[in-house]
Amino acid sequence: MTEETVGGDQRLLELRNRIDSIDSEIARLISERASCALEVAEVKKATGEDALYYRPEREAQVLRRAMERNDGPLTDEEMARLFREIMSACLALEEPVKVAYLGPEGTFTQQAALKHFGNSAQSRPLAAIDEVFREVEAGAVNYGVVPVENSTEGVINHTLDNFMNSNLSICGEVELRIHHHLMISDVTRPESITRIYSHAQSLAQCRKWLDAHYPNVERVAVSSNADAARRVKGEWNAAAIAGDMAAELYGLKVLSEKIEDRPDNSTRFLIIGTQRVPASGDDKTSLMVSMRNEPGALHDLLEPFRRYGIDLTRVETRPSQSGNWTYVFFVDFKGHRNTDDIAEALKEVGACASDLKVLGSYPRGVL
Ligand SMILES: C=C(O[C@@H]1C=C(C(=O)O)C=C[C@H]1O)C(=O)O
Repeated sequence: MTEETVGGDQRLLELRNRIDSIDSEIARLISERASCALEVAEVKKATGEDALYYRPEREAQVLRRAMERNDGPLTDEEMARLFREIMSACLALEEPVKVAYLGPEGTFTQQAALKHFGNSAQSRPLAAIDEVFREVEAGAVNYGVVPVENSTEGVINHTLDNFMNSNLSICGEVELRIHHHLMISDVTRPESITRIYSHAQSLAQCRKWLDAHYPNVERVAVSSNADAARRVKGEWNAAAIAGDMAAELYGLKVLSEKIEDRPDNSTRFLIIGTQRVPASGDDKTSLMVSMRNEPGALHDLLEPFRRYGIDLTRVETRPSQSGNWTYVFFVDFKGHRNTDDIAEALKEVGACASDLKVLGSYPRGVL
């Protein structure tokens, strides 16, 4: 053994001892934090039967603070992810939060639910977006997670349409970078692939890559990426396009990684619930508005936002379900409904709209 290795071993031992004592300190502080959360639960319980344990605005502030005070070497996102899990465990001590998401297991929506609520939430996959709405309405779960728009493919109509017949509010949003992989099972022969399964959205997000690499292969749209992965399990001539979670869940082998056409491909998900969320300091508001079917209606809707300097982030139009060629507008903007300017603008829009519903003000996605 050289002198150098002896010196190296000694240094390693010292560093590990230091890490051990830091870990003890972290563990003690986490327990202290958890005890505080339990006391918070007592205070909340004293407010009555339907005490709200999960507080989206507070969680957003805790995560933002974790990022702001971080000086490295971990990235801000890594630091916030660690705090996300600590909070998730603390909240579970108060009252485990129950979340339904668009399943099956292994979908990007499950990944979004985990990213938003952490691993200590009790999550349940449901087969359709309507079912997620129904289960939250029925009180079987506290919150639901549904996709609402993709940066490559645009809006998920089904989610918007559900708001037309629902009293649920939006309590939060979460954005996820979407990476698609081409995956096969251990019985698949890569040179004999004649069929590729995926959700229609994912096939569309990889259209150019598929045109270039598998121009003559049949593309089969199925109900989810996880379903695509499941089907491939026993097929020697098929592949699936899905994400990491599905590959892991079904034990598939990734043949080509990150095949989405746009490298910044992301999906935005909504957290739906029954709670009216206070301002967090950096919020968004979503509206659903019907205008009278007459000239200048869209101008009347948008003009107050311009006058009050409100930053619109999205305007979508959907056919209304009450008559042909009438429309409902979904409008998102920065800010909280409790702010004076926004409250004024909403009053003015409400005066010229035939129907206006604030779907919710909620913290902007942190992670
Ligand atoms: C502790 C609280 O309850 C929950 C847990 C939080 C936490 O661990 O920091 C934050 C918000 C709530 O979802 C609180 O409201 O402060």
